[in-house]
Amino acid sequence: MQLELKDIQKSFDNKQVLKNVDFTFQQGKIYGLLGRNGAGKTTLFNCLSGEIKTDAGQAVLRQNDRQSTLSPKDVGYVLATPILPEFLTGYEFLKFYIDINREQIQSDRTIEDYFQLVQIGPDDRHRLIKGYSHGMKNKLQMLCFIIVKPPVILLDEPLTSLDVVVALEIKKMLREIRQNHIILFSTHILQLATDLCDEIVLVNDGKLEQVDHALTRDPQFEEKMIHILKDERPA
Ligand SMILES: Nc1ncnc2c1ncn2[C@@H]1O[C@H](COP(=O)(O)OP(=O)(O)OP(=O)(O)O)[C@@H](O)[C@H]1O
Repeated sequence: MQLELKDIQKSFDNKQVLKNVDFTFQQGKIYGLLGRNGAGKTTLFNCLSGEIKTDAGQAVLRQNDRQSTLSPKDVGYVLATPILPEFLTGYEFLKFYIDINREQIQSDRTIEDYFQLVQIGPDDRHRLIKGYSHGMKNKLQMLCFIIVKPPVILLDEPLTSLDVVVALEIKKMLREIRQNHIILFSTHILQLATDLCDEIVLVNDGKLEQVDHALTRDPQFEEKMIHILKDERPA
């Protein structure tokens, strides 16, 4: 399976955020997207998840011999700022989510199993989401893709709000599930990108650019990345 982005473009007012995004993501890999504030990482995720419309270009998912335009149901999206129905309890939300996605779910895990997986304790499961911390809301969003297992998973800075124990669990889980998915992970933490991700992709000047593996092993990797992101590459 692969996800091909072909000449994706997106502008807001007169500002061209995505200029011509051409990139192919492969199944089995976690891609770390790095870019400066405002580089367009969230915009790209919003375009891929169908939250916003692109101005041009397309995203194509190739599976076996079939190819189709990427559709919102192919994508699991964990937003940096979680959006959840705050008037439900965590338990009610998961029950509802499982009910509406029943056809896509292959696992026979129970709601309690899912809560256990992300370490949301029994006391919190029947509380309103409104009272959840940012990290707990993030965990609930993660559960959505863990439950439905869509082919493409987009994670917009998901680990920063999680405590170290859960962050480690999630990292482990992402490594375990990656073989069946294409995972795009945006972060500002260089070390997290090199530690967790198989490939590092720069979002710079409205385009995507894969970082050479040799560079990630360079002792001066961090400094070089900063120069590239500040657009101070040697001529
Ligand atoms: N709905 C919108 N309307 C107008 N401008 C927008 C909108 N969404 C994003 N932008 C602009 O597009 C640019 C890219 O924003 P985006 O949120 O994609 O960047 P980012 O790489 O995710 O940044 P950060 O690392 O700070 O989260 C910014 O200049 C932002 O102001």
